Amino acid sequence: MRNATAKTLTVELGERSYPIVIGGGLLDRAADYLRQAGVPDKSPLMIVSDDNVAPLYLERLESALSGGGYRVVSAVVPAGEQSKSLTVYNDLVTRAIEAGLDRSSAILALGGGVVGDLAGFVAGTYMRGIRFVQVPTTILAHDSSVGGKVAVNHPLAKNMIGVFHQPELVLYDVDTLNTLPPREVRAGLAEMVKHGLIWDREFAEWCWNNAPRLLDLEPEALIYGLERGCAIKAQIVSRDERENDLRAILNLGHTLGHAIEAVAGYGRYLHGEAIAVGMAAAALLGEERGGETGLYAETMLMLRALELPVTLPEDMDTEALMAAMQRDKKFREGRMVYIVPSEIGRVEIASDVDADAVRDVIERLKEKEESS
Ligand SMILES: NC(=O)c1ccc[n+]([C@@H]2O[C@H](COP(=O)([O-])OP(=O)(O)OC[C@H]3O[C@@H](n4cnc5c(N)ncnc54)[C@H](O)[C@@H]3O)[C@@H](O)[C@H]2O)c1
Ligand SMILES: O=C(O)C(=O)C[C@@H](O)[C@H](O)[C@H](O)COP(=O)(O)O
Ligand SMILES: [Zn+2]
Repeated sequence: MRNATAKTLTVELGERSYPIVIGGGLLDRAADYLRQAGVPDKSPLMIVSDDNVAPLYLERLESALSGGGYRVVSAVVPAGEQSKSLTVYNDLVTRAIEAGLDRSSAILALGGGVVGDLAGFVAGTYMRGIRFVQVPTTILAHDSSVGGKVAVNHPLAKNMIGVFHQPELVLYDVDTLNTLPPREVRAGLAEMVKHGLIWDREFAEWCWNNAPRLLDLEPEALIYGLERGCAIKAQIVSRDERENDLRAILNLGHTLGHAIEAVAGYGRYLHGEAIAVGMAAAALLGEERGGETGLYAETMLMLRALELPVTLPEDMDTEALMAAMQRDKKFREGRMVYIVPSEIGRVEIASDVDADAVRDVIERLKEKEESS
């Protein structure tokens, strides 16, 4: 993917608008992009990465930035969902204080959604908020790096402790994706097809038809998928930054998905895997509520084409999942809100879903595993 020409999209948020630059070879040009985005070079920057990504890309980013006149310190956290914790957050704040980060400093997240959410939460709270730059290295992070939701987990619920803090820049070097393990490729494609399922039937069908190319990381297909996914997300965030209404649709599959992650124990399911099961459940619920015929079957075919899980193990405790879902951030004034598809490419924000209908769908997803 080395010679891909960079494409720039914009998240339109008035004075806080920012570019998403997608292309090959961008890490080496990071200093120029940071300068264009207005990141000053008199105060130290802190790069946060994880112990899988750092050996692959940290030195390149550090030398690109220091060669371009920035002072850089780095902090490497253990890879995986467990690092989205208050303990690791506190370690990073300590590192930032010791390294002398001030209110003109920026924090850069070099990695996937875990590093992005964690480093972003540090940036959003350190000295009440300093600049933040996303340097995503996973497919899934086409979603997580855009939109400014940053958080760590509580043992009882995902993303429970966080803020909205938009980055100054998303610098998406697609060359880094070549080293992604296949399971992470599949998990990332779940959020890509989600953007089609909530907003754009044509894009959902494109993901389905191009599943083998996406799974093989074929550059042309992958870059198109990432650009379209980012563009849909940017459009939604620009219209409703703080999830007062429309933005909730980005949560398709997440009410159950987050519950699966918490109940199974963080890290057992990858985020994308859990939300794939959640999207299968949502489609079944949608069809039962009068959605278009074939909605569930077609959604299953799309998810299966991307080699994503669509069933639950028999021993997953339904009541534990129901209890975890009550802690969702969409639970308000005693009512659970679900994102329910009515057709491929269209969803409704429903606050009238009966809890027993959800229990029934969960049970049926378990039965499906037996019969498949
Ligand atoms: N803030 C948001 O809007 C948002 C959106 C979606 C997901 N998320 C969050 O994102 C997280 C999941 O993100 P993720 O799937 O990117 O997980 P991740 O950050 O854990 O990365 C996945 C794995 O791949 C490794 N890795 C990353 N880049 C690599 C590369 N280029 N080469 C080789 N290995 C690499 C990582 O070390 C990790 O082991 C979850 O915590 C989820 O809640 C947030
Ligand atoms: O950006 C959003 O809004 C999303 O809902 C995107 C999701 O893919 C993402 O997993 C997000 O972190 C979930 O947010 P939460 O508010 O349900 O924790
Ligand atoms: Zn998600």
